[in-house]
Amino acid sequence: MTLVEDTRAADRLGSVSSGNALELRGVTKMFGALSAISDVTLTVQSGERRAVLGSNGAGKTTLFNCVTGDFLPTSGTIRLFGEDVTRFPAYERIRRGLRRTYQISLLFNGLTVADNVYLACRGVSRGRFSFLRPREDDALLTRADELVEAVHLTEWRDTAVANLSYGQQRQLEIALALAGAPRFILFDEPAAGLSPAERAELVAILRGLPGHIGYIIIEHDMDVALRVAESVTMMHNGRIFKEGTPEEIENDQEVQELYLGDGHG
Ligand SMILES: Nc1ncnc2c1ncn2[C@@H]1O[C@H](COP(=O)(O)OP(=O)(O)OP(=O)(O)O)[C@@H](O)[C@H]1O
Repeated sequence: MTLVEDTRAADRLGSVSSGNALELRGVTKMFGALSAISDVTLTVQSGERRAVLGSNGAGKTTLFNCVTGDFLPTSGTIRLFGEDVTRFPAYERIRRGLRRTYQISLLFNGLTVADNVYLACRGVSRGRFSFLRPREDDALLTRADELVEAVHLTEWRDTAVANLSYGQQRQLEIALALAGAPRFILFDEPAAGLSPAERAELVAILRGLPGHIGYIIIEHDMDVALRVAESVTMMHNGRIFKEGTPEEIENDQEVQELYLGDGHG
């Protein structure tokens, strides 16, 4: 399936499913006596791009882990495209179109860019346990090349991962998250450690993703976050304390005092 076909298929799905990609209602996650997130209620529409911001320990990663199924919430419900997935294991959420990226790299260093993406496409398709080499007409090869292009790495498609720059490796991780027609992606600090030029490339890649793919981005770089998101949720001490457009958040007095003024990050 091409990216364009993905979009059409998603449009058809969108017409029959709920308009929300993600709905959290009163989600709390306790670690012993510590509540990492408390009573988080959050709705993200299909195709919406949301930034979740907050200082260290605000609960952003815990929120991601509850959405992916890595953590079971202590209380509250999580719905994905209208379906209650609160108790679903991670792979069931992946099957429904949820993906995430991690702060650490999960790439095969000895393989090329194209091979990494091809394997990711195979991993989420049927027949993935075959060890046969792909046939030249394997549709997943075409699909992999499209994803390599979507993350601006066509020039490096035959380069081994070990020879890519750090920024290019992060771009490749985005291609892996795009394998298998995702509908919603959780990006965990994709700009961390990138140079200004690499950040600009990242912004272009995220803004260029097909419109039906919504996402949440956790990002310490406000500049990147506010340029790739249409809505922003601010967290503080495990709770949501403000939501708004990038402009509203940027100009909010309380946000400036709590987050922007005091050496955030
Ligand atoms: N597995 C865990 N066991 C115990 N406490 C945890 C665990 N994971 C997170 N916490 C605690 O929960 C709180 C929220 O942490 P979390 O990592 O979700 O914050 P964050 O906003 O992602 O921070 P950062 O920006 O530093 O990644 C912190 O007090 C943290 O120490």
